[in-house]
Amino acid sequence: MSASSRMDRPTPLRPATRGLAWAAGLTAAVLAARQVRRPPTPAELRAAALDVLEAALPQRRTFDVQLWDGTVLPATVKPVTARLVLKGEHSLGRMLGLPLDLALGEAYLRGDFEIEGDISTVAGLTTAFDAPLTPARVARVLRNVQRLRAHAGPAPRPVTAHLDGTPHSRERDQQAVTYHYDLSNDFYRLWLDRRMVYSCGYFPSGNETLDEAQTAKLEHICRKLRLKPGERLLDIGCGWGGLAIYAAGQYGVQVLGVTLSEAQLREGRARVEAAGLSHLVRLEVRDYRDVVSEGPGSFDKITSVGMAEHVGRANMTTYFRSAYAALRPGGLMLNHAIGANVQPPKFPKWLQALTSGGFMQKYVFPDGELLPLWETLQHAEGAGFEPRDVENLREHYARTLLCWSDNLEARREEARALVGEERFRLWRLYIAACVNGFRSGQLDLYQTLLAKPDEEGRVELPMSRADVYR
Ligand SMILES: C[S@@+](CC[C@H](N)C(=O)[O-])C[C@H]1O[C@@H](n2cnc3c(N)ncnc32)[C@H](O)[C@@H]1O
Repeated sequence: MSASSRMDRPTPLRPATRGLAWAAGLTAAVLAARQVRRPPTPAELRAAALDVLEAALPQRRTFDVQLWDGTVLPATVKPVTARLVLKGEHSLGRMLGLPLDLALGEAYLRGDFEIEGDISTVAGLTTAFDAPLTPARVARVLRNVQRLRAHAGPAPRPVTAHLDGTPHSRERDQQAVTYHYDLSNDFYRLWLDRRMVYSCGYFPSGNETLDEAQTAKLEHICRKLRLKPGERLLDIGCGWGGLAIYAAGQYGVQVLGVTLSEAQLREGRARVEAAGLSHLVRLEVRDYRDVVSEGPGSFDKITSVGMAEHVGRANMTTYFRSAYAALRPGGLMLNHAIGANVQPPKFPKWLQALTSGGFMQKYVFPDGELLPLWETLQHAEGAGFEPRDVENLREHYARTLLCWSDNLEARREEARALVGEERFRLWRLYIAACVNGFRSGQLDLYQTLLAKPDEEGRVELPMSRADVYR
């Protein structure tokens, strides 16, 4: 490399200097914005957009960006997997609000921009920012952001959940569940597997179809729990009844499945009847806090699959205590839940607050909370459980989500007709964003086997896991 080209290259800044550079840039931009009165020309808008995009986009990206006038900022890494298309002059300004995840998400829901191709490659945009920037460059970019935002004008807010009451009260949890799961059974049927299982599948060979992977997951859970005919199984958060029906049909256990969703209950009961399992499976609308009403110790085994994410940190001990009380001494519980990976934060706290405004909690899973594994285990142990086994299936969840995403794309016209354009875009975006989270390791999926030892400290488990893989 020649001396001059080395000098042309901006020097990467240390985090503290970078923080100062952003603060200086922000101040300069605010001051300059007061002077910007004249509406920008199309050429100025395009130049401003390119300047901002070059500074904000990941340095290594497999997607092109197309401006409203057809100008293309090409991908930097081949093969190209997607194209982000800005629909109009106002698009970028609307995407650049704060917190950034909310502004980007809402802009996508409104249709300010489109993503052609693999959406998941674009979904990590809020955590990019790896371009080396000098303070002068930061100031210029922020002036351009200001300019684009002023030109974009106000934008309507997409529809979200209306929740009343204290977070994680029974009433509010009910509202949160209704918002997500009562959307439309027909919609979920379009893209879930035939059993309508709405949680991570299991792809032991990597070649399974979604149907096969969900069946394999149900089997994996039943084996981990060492289910035996005649046992009583409680399924907390039973969805559309997939696990309850499988366990009763394949293992001859009696199942009580509880959900908070009326729509799921209707579909689930119809499926139980169609499977001829009404004598073994009972589904109810019931909160996890009320499962002990069947009587203390009335279940031999408990499953909770994709449900603990709704509980919230503050209620996690109550959740495990409630399950512990419903389980007989010597019984087992399988807790299958998404966990948040506790990697060291990439940005300082103030910058995190600017990039993350809880889009998922606002629009997708109201009041949803993801805990790191250690915290979940702490609550489980605090309630009396003994952890026996933990398996992380995050790669399996990325595959599952890709299957859902492909199915949703394939049935997009029906999906739009069932839930409308905005909901369709929301579900499409959330599924793609989750693929990215599980791939990158920001999200995990833990199956945790918990035991309630009996009075003598005994647990009904063999000396090895070999039987699970028989
Ligand atoms: C992601 S779905 C998983 C459904 C099912 N286990 C499966 O794997 O397909 C989460 C389930 O948890 C249920 N749920 C959420 N909060 C609940 C609560 N407080 N009490 C009981 N069920 C709840 C929802 O109604 C829904 O059935």
